[in-house]
Amino acid sequence: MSSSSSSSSSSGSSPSAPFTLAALGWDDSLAAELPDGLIPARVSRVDRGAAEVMSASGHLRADYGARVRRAAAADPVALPCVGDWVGLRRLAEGRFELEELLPRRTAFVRGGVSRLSRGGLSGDSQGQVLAANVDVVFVAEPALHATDTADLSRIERLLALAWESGARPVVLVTKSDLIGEGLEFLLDEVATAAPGVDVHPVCSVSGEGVEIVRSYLEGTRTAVVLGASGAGKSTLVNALAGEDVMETQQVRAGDGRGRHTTVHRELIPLARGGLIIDTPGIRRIGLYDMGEGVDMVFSDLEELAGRCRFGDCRHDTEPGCAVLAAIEDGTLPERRLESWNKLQREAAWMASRSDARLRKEIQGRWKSITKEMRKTGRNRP
Ligand SMILES: Nc1nc2c(ncn2[C@@H]2O[C@H](COP(=O)(O)OP(=O)(O)OP(=O)(O)O)[C@@H](O)[C@H]2O)c(=O)[nH]1
Ligand SMILES: [Zn+2]
Repeated sequence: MSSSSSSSSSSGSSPSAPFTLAALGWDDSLAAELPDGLIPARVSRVDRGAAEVMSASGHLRADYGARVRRAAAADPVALPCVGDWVGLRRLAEGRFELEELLPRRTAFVRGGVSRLSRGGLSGDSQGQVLAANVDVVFVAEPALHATDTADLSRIERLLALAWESGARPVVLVTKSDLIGEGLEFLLDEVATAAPGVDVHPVCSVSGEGVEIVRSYLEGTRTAVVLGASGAGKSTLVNALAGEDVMETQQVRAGDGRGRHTTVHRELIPLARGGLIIDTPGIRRIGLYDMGEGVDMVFSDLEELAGRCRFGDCRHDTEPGCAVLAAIEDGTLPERRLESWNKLQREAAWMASRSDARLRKEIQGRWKSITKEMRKTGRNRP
């Protein structure tokens, strides 16, 4: 029986020590956004209509106040999510209400996101924010998954999502112990799929590479780990935490609760600094509105395409095509061109399904929601 899981991932149930706000990433600019009289806290997890938060007085549970509920009903993007900074009000009976959502610096939105100039976000009406205020995105892809080596196109997809969020992407080739001799070759291949992005091998079992991962979390930086189910995300989070804070597949294997071990997104403060968000494995990644993210992932191809003889070169059979020339001389893997074409088609298709005017209108929505919420908050008697 493996039911004696040492997991304390349902942090609400464990007695909790108070947190130093600064260690959670609180700073002056956030403080300036907090309306008077509210208690600052950071969301560690959301759970149907309520949030678990970390505050100077430890873990608290906070129900959503009326304004938050109204705003979220009008636009799901306004729903609090893991990583959010919020303002709480203490009610007479000792309960806490989540009254204010502070502006997000970065955010992952499922169903489409584009970054606005500063702190603002936009999403389509189906948008759901997966994580907010993240500095680093670890894209976790196992060196070996069943019998397949790292899936380069999955890395490219996750990278597009990562770039789009406004955070810094880093690729981690997890379970590096499983591939032996072939590791160097695999790392080179992964690097071609991730121009401009650091790539590191990690083995959470032996601890190899874990300190490099930690170095991205210096100070109070917040990271999120994205990847398929079984990529080793929870095992890595446990290795970083130095204790079992997340359940992993082995622990859960016997109790028949399905293949996905991690069901909640959870923000975990690490004893040695920094915070990390474990996420359930991502099955499908929508590329709606991801044009910019895709461009970043294929910056090497964009650069080559700029040197094609024809401005509208489709890199198919055209003479003077710099992309085809690079494939010809072996500097560009052909797979990259195929992947680029595919993701571009997909992004264009997704975009064509949405009404351009509607999307434009939605663009300013996040900002106005925040403003509106603040205004009504300050006018309260
Ligand atoms: N050999 C080896 N196995 C590992 C490593 N890291 C994780 N595993 C194993 O891979 C399996 C999946 O790991 P998890 O950490 O549960 O994967 P996950 O990405 O969190 O999965 P979900 O929670 O379902 O999204 C477990 O059986 C781990 O023990 C590693 O570095 N090397
Ligand atoms: Zn061309």
